[in-house]
Amino acid sequence: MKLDIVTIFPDYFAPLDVSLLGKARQRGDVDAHVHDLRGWAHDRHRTVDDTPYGGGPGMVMKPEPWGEALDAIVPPGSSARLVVPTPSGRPFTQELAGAYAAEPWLVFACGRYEGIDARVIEDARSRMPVDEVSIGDYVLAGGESAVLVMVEAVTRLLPGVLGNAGSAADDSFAPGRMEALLEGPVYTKPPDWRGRPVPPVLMSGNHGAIARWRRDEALRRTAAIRPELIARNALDDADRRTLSE
Ligand SMILES: N#Cc1c(-c2ccc3ccn(Cc4ccc(CN5CCOCC5)cc4)c3c2)n[nH]c1N
Repeated sequence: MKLDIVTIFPDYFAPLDVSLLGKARQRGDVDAHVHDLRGWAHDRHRTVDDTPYGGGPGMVMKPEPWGEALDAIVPPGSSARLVVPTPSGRPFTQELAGAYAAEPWLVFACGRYEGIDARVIEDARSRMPVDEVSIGDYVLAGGESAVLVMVEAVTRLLPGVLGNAGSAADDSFAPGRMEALLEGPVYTKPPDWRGRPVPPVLMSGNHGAIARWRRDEALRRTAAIRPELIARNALDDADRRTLSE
């Protein structure tokens, strides 16, 4: 997968060089490049913002630098999808992460201030698919954190990125997964910590009992924290007994 990120804060993306994503980049599974938008701002002060037409608070990102940046990064006729984080975007979900993981090339536009001049999105839509996406119902100061979240959620789905550590297909919200339950509690050594033992079933070696216990814990946690997700699951009699306790 090819990733391009355009931002006025390129240092924000130093985390892309660590952890699993860093290894994926070293292996060549992910070809990621971060671009400083100010490279396409040609005045002495490298200006990227201006006052909003119609008045209102704050500043708006000028269209010219963005237009030149996207022209330079995405040549006409290439197969990039532009993803623009914005508070007013469609929700970014595990399903959308799965769809993005199948894309050959994603370009992320990180806005700041009150956002990017709307004509940049219009102009980009004339030559590539563009998604305006929000990572949640809270307000950030810019798109960079959202892009870090999306890049992590997408790249962990790429073959080989998670390694043997686990399979994204087991995630609670994995697309196509028959169920959407919140994960229950996990434990590791020592068997007793500060007088708190690990649930004995997990050390019983009885894999059927362990699977049942884990599902019961997931059902209980989901019913308590995200009851609306219960209906998305195919429950059997044992599940219903657990939920009725
Ligand atoms: N993804 C994501 C995000 C973002 C996000 C993403 C990208 C940018 C670029 C600039 N900002 C700052 C910003 C904050 C608030 C507003 C709304 N304004 C309406 C008029 O009154 C003032 C306020 C606009 C821009 C961004 C925020 N926030 N929350 C998410 N889930």
